[in-house]
Amino acid sequence: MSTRVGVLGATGAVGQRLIQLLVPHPEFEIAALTASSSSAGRTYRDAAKWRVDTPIPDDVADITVVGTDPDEVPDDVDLLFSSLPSDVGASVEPAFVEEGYVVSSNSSNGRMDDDVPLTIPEINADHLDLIEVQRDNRGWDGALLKNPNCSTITMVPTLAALDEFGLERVHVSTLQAVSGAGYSGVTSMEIIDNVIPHIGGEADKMETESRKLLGSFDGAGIELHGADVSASCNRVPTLDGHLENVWADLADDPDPAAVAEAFRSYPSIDLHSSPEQLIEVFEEFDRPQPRLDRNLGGGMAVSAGGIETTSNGIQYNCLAHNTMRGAAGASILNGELLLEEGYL
Ligand SMILES: NC(=O)C1=CN([C@@H]2O[C@H](COP(=O)(O)OP(=O)(O)OC[C@H]3O[C@@H](n4cnc5c(N)ncnc54)[C@H](OP(=O)(O)O)[C@@H]3O)[C@@H](O)[C@H]2O)C=CC1
Ligand SMILES: N[C@@H](CC(=O)OP(=O)(O)O)C(=O)O
Repeated sequence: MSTRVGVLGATGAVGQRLIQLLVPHPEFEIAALTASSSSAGRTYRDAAKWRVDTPIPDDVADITVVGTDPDEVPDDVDLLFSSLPSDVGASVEPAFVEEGYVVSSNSSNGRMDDDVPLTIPEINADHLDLIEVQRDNRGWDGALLKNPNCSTITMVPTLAALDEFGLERVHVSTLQAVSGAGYSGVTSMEIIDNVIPHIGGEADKMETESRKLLGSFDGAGIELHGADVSASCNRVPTLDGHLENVWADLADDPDPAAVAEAFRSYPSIDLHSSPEQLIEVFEEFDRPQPRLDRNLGGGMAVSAGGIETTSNGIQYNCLAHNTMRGAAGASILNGELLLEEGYL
């Protein structure tokens, strides 16, 4: 039997990707769509300016959008995917969880809270049980689970694979696609023929979220990974796919072939949205590239290439699809983990 799910912020860019992925999903069935008061009461077809590159699904188009309020969502909805602006998420997500809903959220609010699990299922599925601490702390019946920022998700699987060589320090410089800023985030006049060498708050998210994801959970809390992470974030005129240049200082001295093998052999997980090969490795030095490689593994794989030794460790490039692996796909994968682990 399918799990009944809802989408909070269903009319937005990430909300539309969530719907695209949820309609054919074998375990989930869409039962509620919410948005702001200006969309509530309208059909989804009317309220959402559909911009995904597949047609708007017929059975979703006629659903009436409701307000983002626990009283408006049916009680028999077991799981909510949240793609709300973070300030809205900060006030609304706890209200849903207090009412007993389980929320898998893509929004950045609360990601670093001590009792909020931040997970990439292939990397730190064991952190999910932080939900028990959250329930004790907050008296909640429901649960709040977060996926990380899209740039963080792109590099963390490779860092997890490098940890066997003693990960000590990371420098990363990003080339981030415009879809990461949402449809109205960057105007064409700002980005065509241009690169913007700053994305507000992004470097800080990469530096902190990565250490939580790679950290260890002892049943009471997360101890952050000890590696020092420094990031510099740039917006470039690609549509989808964040490319990143990474320099990792390591305690050991692996050659590029050993690093490539560590990437290739890093295990995936047996969940519907997880790709068979989590990290695809290119031998060519000019790959991965956003346009060519962002859809690997249905948009859920991470790819890496250009692996070279440095005086302190290793240098490489990595890439992931920012609205699939980095946003909607990440939330759905977390939903699959919640289901698998009996939280629904
Ligand atoms: N993991 C990642 O790195 C990524 C995360 N994101 C995050 O996902 C979230 C959504 O991004 P995106 O889809 O681009 O944003 P959009 O602006 O495209 O969509 C926002 C959605 O939230 C709804 N909404 C806005 N204000 C309110 C309100 N006051 N009350 C209830 N609903 C409201 C909108 O409804 P309406 O149409 O009625 O206005 C719409 O459905 C953001 O937090 C963003 O930072 C985005 C990309 C990647
Ligand atoms: N800031 C990211 C996307 C995003 O919305 O991130 P977050 O989920 O951390 O707010 C980008 O611009 O590509």
